[in-house]
Amino acid sequence: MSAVPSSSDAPRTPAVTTTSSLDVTDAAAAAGHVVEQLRARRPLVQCITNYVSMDLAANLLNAAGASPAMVHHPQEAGEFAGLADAVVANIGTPSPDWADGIVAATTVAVERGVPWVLDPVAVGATSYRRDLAGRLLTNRPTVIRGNAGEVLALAGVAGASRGVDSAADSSAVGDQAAALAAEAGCVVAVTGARDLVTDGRRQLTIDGGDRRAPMITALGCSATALVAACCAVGEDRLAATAAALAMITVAIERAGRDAAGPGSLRWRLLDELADLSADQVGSRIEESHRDDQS
Ligand SMILES: Nc1ncnc2c1ncn2[C@@H]1O[C@H](COP(=O)(O)OP(=O)(O)OP(=O)(O)O)[C@@H](O)[C@H]1O
Ligand SMILES: Cc1ncsc1CCO
Ligand SMILES: [Mg+2]
Repeated sequence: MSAVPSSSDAPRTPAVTTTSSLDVTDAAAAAGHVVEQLRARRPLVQCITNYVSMDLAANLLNAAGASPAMVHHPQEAGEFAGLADAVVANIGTPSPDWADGIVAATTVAVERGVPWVLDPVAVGATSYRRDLAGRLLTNRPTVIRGNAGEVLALAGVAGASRGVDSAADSSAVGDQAAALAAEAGCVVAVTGARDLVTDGRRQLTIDGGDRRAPMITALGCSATALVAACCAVGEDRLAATAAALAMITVAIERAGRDAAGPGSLRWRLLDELADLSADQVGSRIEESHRDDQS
């Protein structure tokens, strides 16, 4: 059964179409603008994220131009969300306190109209994670970013993960991702060898990167944090989400040219992110779309 609470106003059978070429040109331009706006506005991103990802997520946000703050305790998480430009809700190392902090912060984000992004880490693994994700989905995330196994678990398909890792191919879950987006009323981003972003109606893909990316733990969690930062400065949330994933894809691809292994890939990724141009990000979205159509 799907973890998404039923909602009468959400369409259940979306008409899934690949975004038209014209739309892609607009989305690519919007994504490039997001890269510039990140550096110009330096959005404050409240990250309620797991212990593993805190360091990489904070450094990755700094390199991209955003301002990270790891604030999760329930005694202050809601209050801090009153200051934040975006909120990250990651269930990677959950606890009752952590869960209360996430609920408090995302409730304030919704009240203020500030974007918040759910990372449903290993949601299929335990009933505690499933229940927590279900509770959070009632607060209507702006974006859900997960790997293919996590997106399938939210769509009610069991057994597609191994712990925090996906056992499924991101290219194969487009329909489930679109249905989840329509049902939850948000953008869904599935990462993997090919990244896929859908709002249930439009879809963008991002190709490239480095095959050693999965060896960098918490890169997906950090991608989620960057999605939140991009949504803080980009009104088209499909384009903003694609911008975040394309930034990581282009940066890690460039990092990979001189990286001897996952250690140097990780630090070179931060260097490349700080050096990225808006044009590189927009072009990657357009090129990936062309490849997807051919
Ligand atoms: N086989 C691959 N080739 C190239 N890039 C990949 C591959 N697999 C994942 N990536 C990239 O790695 C990043 C993280 O995606 P992934 O799907 O591994 O997230 P995740 O499983 O949630 O990670 P984590 O749980 O470690 O945070 C994304 O930018 C994605 O594009
Ligand atoms: C390894 C790991 N365990 C819980 S969260 C996390 C980070 C990657 O999802
Ligand atoms: Mg993950």
